[in-house]
Amino acid sequence: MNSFYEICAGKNNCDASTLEQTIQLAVEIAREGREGRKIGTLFVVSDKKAVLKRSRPLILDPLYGHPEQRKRLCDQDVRETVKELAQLDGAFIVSGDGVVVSAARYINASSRRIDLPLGLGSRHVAAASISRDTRAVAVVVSESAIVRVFNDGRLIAEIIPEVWLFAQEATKIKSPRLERTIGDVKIIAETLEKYNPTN
Ligand SMILES: Nc1ncnc2c1ncn2[C@@H]1O[C@H](COP(=O)(O)OP(=O)(O)OP(=O)(O)O)[C@@H](O)[C@H]1O
Repeated sequence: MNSFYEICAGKNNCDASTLEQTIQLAVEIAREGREGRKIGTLFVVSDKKAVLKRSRPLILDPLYGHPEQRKRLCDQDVRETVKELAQLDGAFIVSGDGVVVSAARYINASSRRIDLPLGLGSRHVAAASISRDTRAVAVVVSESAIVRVFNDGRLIAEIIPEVWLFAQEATKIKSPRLERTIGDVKIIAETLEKYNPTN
């Protein structure tokens, strides 16, 4: 069973292992930052055609022109490259089969029909919005070092560094919830009907 099984399972539109790799990378970025700075970024996973259509490049795409087999999330060199590029504004687009298709993209977002908890800004609105308008799942690394996952326009899970939980009740997820601690992070998620620990 992978570490984020409860979050990744049951997303029919998104390959569970691609989503798990993305969340793992997001947690590493949240935890490590870059050169002493906190880093925030956004990953939009699967339904790449629809996501590309609803986004635009903020700069010349640093991933453009590289062959797909050199842009796989499971490749350690790619993960290091993504950590470096995460310092740029904008979002990464990840295909359902785990290729990082594009970086530094602005997501066309609208807060219409989105009900977000207070305190979440435009990066989270973009994540909720694109997950509502497409079949993609969006993973936000907040500069506050919390990773949040959006599906169907809703916040469905948070991965919170434990140090935060000691400091305050940081979660924005309402009950019912699933709570599990892995290492120094806590996972809080909606209870997913399709979760079956024997799978
Ligand atoms: N529509 C968007 N598409 C891609 N990136 C975006 C979009 N909107 C905002 N961002 C990125 O999010 C950054 C932070 O914006 P903001 O502080 O409003 O978001 P936030 O949700 O509060 O995130 P954080 O918790 O990281 O502060 C922006 O500087 C920009 O890089």
